[in-house]
Amino acid sequence: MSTSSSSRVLLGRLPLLFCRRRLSTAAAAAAAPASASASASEGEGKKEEEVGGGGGGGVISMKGVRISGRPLYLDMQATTPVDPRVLDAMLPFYLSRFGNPHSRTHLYGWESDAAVEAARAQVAALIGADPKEVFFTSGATESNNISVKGLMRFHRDRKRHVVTTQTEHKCVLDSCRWLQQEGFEVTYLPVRPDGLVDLDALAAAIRPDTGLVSVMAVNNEIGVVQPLEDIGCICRDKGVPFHTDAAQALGKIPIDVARMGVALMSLSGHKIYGPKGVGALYLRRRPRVRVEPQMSGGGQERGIRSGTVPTPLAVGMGAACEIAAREMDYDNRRIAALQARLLEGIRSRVDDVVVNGSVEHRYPGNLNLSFAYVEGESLLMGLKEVAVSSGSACTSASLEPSYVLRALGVDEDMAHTSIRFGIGRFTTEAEIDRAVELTVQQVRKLREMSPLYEMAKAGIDLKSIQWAQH
Ligand SMILES: Cc1ncc(COP(=O)(O)O)c(C=O)c1O
Ligand code: FES
Repeated sequence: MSTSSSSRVLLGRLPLLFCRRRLSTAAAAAAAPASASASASEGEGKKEEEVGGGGGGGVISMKGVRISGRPLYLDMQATTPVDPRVLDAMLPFYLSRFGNPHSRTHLYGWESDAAVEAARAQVAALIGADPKEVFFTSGATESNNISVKGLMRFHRDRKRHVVTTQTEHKCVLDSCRWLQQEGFEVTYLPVRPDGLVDLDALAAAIRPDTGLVSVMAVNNEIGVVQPLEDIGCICRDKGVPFHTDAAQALGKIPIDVARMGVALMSLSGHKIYGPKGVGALYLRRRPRVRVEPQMSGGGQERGIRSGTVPTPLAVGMGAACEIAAREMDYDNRRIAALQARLLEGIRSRVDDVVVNGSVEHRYPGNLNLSFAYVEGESLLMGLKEVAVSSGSACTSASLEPSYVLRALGVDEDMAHTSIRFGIGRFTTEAEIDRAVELTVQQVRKLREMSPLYEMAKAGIDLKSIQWAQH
């Protein structure tokens, strides 16, 4: 064993710092502020002492965690609040104008139908499409399923291969797995360390029997923006349809389906201050993209997606798109300034903070950071006053840390300490300052307890240490 003397002294403390899913509850509890003490051993089945709280003071207890007041919300990639203007547009379609948009025989149907068509035009306008190319669905998950499985199944006799990336959303990856079970082949391209796809590798992966290239526009975990135009160009040259999951891109970056050479695009309502449970699928008309529908039924949405279109949700998504078209530049300037404030605020006060994914090719509302020498679950537990997301295994059903960070080559320890801060239209400077304060406090506190941090600061190369095996 070649462990240095200082590291040997510190070995006894290590189990506290490396939880690997719920092992470090002691460290987590120690790290949590008194007002937000939490214990992972209190399972989800624990009876809630007090739930609710609609804002302001009081203690909220949920999932075994006690929090004073509602946490400030910095998880805009998970979902966004509905813009009050969107809700205003939706409400009449729940109340007086409740008709089925497919009823052809009376005013109730006609006015709902007109509202759905107006919403379709609003969605289309935000992506440079013709309204006839937009189909309402239940969300980006469904749109991705139709795009990946529906397109390949339609062309099953001639096309047997899909090209995608390792950092796609689970609904694309899982759709690809289904196709593999049906005998299709899938190439999952690795990404570069900055999270972007390598265009040469992409071009090289396309074969004569490739029926689809699917690359997401903006990554949900790390916010990197893929070079859509370049990918579209490659696909056009090779005659392969290009699908992009734009759930995190719609209303955040300018989108023009023609310029980007996109044949299919998946969109979601609830990421753009619209309602949950609605999304859209863009299907190019010229040259026409054909898919096998997933749903059999009344043939609504021109047979692509049977089922009554939920008028209030479609109207909400349309209104959200129209507001985004008007306010995207303003929102982005504000959000970029808030991101800089958050990053500089943290970096000026703690060292060894790494931004995961390209800083340059990034939607600024997503800031994914790793804090070296800090154990992820303890950090999250200490940050219960801030609603953020983490790429660490302790927050997911799997035992692996984020597959997206792993695909970037982020090493396991750094992947375990990642936090995604999601900034949005309604985020304030005061919220950012509070998040900086709490993050800095927690990181410092945990590093004070960290033998690894002590060793690194003493100049010991942690990678050269061979840890004792018990
Ligand atoms: C990139 C991406 N694709 C797809 C989805 C799924 O969207 P929806 O909730 O509308 O089904 C999400 C949302 O988590 C996402 O971020
Ligand atoms: S498993 Fe919890 S941070 Fe690693």
